[in-house]
Amino acid sequence: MASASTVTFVTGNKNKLAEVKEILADVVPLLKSQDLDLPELQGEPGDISSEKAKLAAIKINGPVLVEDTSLCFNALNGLPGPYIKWFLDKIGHDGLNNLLSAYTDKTAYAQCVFAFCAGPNSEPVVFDGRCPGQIVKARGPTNFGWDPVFQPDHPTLKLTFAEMNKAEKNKISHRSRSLALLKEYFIKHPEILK
Ligand SMILES: O=c1[nH]c(=O)c2ncn([C@@H]3O[C@H](COP(=O)(O)OP(=O)(O)OP(=O)(O)O)[C@@H](O)[C@H]3O)c2[nH]1
Ligand SMILES: [Mg+2]
Repeated sequence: MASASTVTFVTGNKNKLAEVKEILADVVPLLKSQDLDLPELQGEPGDISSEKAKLAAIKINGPVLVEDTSLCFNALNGLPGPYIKWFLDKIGHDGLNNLLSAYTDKTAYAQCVFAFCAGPNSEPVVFDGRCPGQIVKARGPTNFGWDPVFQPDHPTLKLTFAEMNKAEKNKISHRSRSLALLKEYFIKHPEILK
């Protein structure tokens, strides 16, 4: 049986881990984590996350959380999507802007799909959180991925994720929206966090 002290968030990404700990602090105050380099399926974000969770649950031999993050350009029907890690690595912030130079539509959405898997023989449950915005020239600190080129839609702020403070980003981000759904699931299934 999973418990608050046994759910392990499996990720190789320190920045994700810091945000997840902050957002989940009220529900899972002592979130364990493990850095495992898991193979990632190609395909739709939900399937990638779900398969990652199954592999993680086998490796950890217990309940796990994983997530997969995509950055989806509407003019490109959702690409680079889950392949953003490799696009960013190869072409950088300017290259991401250049991908859209032939299009007037600069809108995009950030997508975070968490998957919870209760153990090696369980089916994962997925939680899809999205944040709409647009791709802009890089602004702000460059310590986390594509944050400098993504300006989320916001009623008052015209800032990239990188220019926002953490609390501001966590209020509206793809990650916090996915985790809000996960929290609802944990509330409906209190036995998981006993
Ligand atoms: O600016 C950003 N703001 C974010 O909020 C964010 N979340 C993820 N990313 C980046 O997008 C790719 C996802 O790939 P990804 O989901 O496979 O992650 P990963 O391989 O780094 O870790 P993991 O798979 O071990 O959890 C990687 O390049 C991440 O660095 C972000 N960049
Ligand atoms: Mg990954």
